[in-house]
Amino acid sequence: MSAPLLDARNLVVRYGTVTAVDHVSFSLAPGETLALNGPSGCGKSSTALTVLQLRRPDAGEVHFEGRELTTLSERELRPLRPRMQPVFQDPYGSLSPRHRIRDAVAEPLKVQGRWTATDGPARVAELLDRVGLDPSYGNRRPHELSGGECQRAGIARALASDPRLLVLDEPVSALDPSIRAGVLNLLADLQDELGLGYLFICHDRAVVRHFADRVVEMRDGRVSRP
Ligand SMILES: Nc1ncnc2c1ncn2[C@@H]1O[C@H](COP(=O)(O)OP(=O)(O)OP(=O)(O)O)[C@@H](O)[C@H]1O
Repeated sequence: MSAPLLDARNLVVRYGTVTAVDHVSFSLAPGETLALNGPSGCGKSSTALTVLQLRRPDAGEVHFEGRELTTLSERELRPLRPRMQPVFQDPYGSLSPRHRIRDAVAEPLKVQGRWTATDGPARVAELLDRVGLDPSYGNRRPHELSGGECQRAGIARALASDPRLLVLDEPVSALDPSIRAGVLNLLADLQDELGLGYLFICHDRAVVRHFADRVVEMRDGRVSRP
């Protein structure tokens, strides 16, 4: 078996006196989809934020590509952040309303010093095409896209960083049921093509059963064993 892409060990997240995540452990192999499933408030999003180190855990370890992240400084984390990208539930909330889609997708390339005037625009067009958006969508702003199109643009922006792990926090829950399957199929194709690992947070059991390789069930901040 290959070394895990992600290995979360005994994660704890507290908000004041509330323990939202209580010694949660799981691991995820490259190219695998692991779902975190459970009812609202059971700690799925807090776990996701902790994996991404957008919130530091109160205890526990996050090993990503063999590095333990919780002891790293912000400066040490910076070069690793592109490799683990979030996709959130609200497609409009993750893109700046004022910026055109092409600028949102170009931004990670620019921030990471991978933008050149010759190759950059073609890379943006390629990423939009890859997520099923005509490159002319680059001229639009988020409010000029449907929810599904906007989520695709968010995925293109995440892919611009050449990630190995996508943390998908309810990525289709805000979308019209008729377009959910299209976005899930896109994610499945991208995984096959790029070998991405997915930590897939979802409260919908039917979606989880269809989409995930393995499921971790959470209840009241804990992993519930069947
Ligand atoms: N910033 C916060 N401050 C205080 N309490 C919080 C905060 N974020 C989450 N909580 C609490 O922590 C617990 C777990 O919340 P979390 O959002 O991680 O669960 P979830 O399973 O993702 O739920 P949902 O699907 O509703 O987002 C809940 O009791 C929630 O009220």
